[in-house]
Amino acid sequence: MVKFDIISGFLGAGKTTFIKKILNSVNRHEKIVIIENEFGEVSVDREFLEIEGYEIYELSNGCVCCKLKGDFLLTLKQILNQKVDRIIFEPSGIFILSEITDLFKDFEISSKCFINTVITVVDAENFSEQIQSYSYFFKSQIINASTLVVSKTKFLKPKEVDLIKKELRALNNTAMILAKDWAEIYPQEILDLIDNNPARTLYGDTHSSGHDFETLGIRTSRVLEFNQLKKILEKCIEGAYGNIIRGKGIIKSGDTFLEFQYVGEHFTISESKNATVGVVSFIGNNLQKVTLKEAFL
Ligand SMILES: Nc1nc2c(ncn2[C@@H]2O[C@H](COP(=O)(O)OP(=O)(O)OP(=O)(O)O)[C@@H](O)[C@H]2O)c(=O)[nH]1
Repeated sequence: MVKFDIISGFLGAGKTTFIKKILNSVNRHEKIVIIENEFGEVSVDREFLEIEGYEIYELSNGCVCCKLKGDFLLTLKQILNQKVDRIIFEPSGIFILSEITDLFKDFEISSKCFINTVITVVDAENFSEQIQSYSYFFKSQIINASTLVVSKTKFLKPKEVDLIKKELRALNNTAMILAKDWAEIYPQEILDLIDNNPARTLYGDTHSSGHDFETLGIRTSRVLEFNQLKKILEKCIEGAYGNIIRGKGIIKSGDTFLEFQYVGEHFTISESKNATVGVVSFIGNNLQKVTLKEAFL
């Protein structure tokens, strides 16, 4: 039977970063296929998952728990017709975990593949804001996890991390909770996480409350200097382009490319070594799409 590992978590929690850690830990002889579901119109994560030798399937511009359900079923069936040992699935940040149960009711899928584990990445830095404002998605992801991996702990005091752990435990009293600096997680620990923490029965509403988020995704050849990009992202924090919850992208800058990550009013800009194209993606509410587009085109 093919293992199907779900790496869930709210927008920008650190799912892709954690998948990279998994790929660096697993047995290289395993045939692994990755399915990326991005809510935004364009897929940026492929550019970030620069570990070679893995097949990546992308489903963008919607969520596989609703709009892309049919595409997801077809993709899964296509993958299961090949020789594969493990599928790692990164749902969009606003995926309703319990909806996956429906997909596994399909005999062609359930006879070949089983949900091996559900890891939910929880963003420590943005925890309070996200659990309050997006509690529907957030709590469903926490309640249904077999493992809760807390990210960005280094930005908080140990006492604050302990409080988050307590809140997580109150929502899910059986999941293993891992809340330490990711640089200190060993490959063996990751292997134990994925293969020794079986998924539990997923529950919750089987119909989502609606993904009322707006998106803007563009491919661009615009060249920006570091400071120009920084200014745009500062304006995002000020609310000049609406309420941006998540932004990410790659922008040409001189002879190189810059990668930016924007999550809950924090952003980073770094050099991107492998990028070859400019692409940006934003998710939020009341997006000022025209001005935001102008900034990047
Ligand atoms: N310092 C630190 N940064 C982290 C950690 N986890 C994630 N990040 C950063 O958080 C940002 C978002 O991480 P991603 O892995 O892209 O998050 P994601 O959940 O895949 O995002 P979406 O798929 O867009 O929802 C990136 O800048 C990461 O480098 C962590 O544990 N520590």
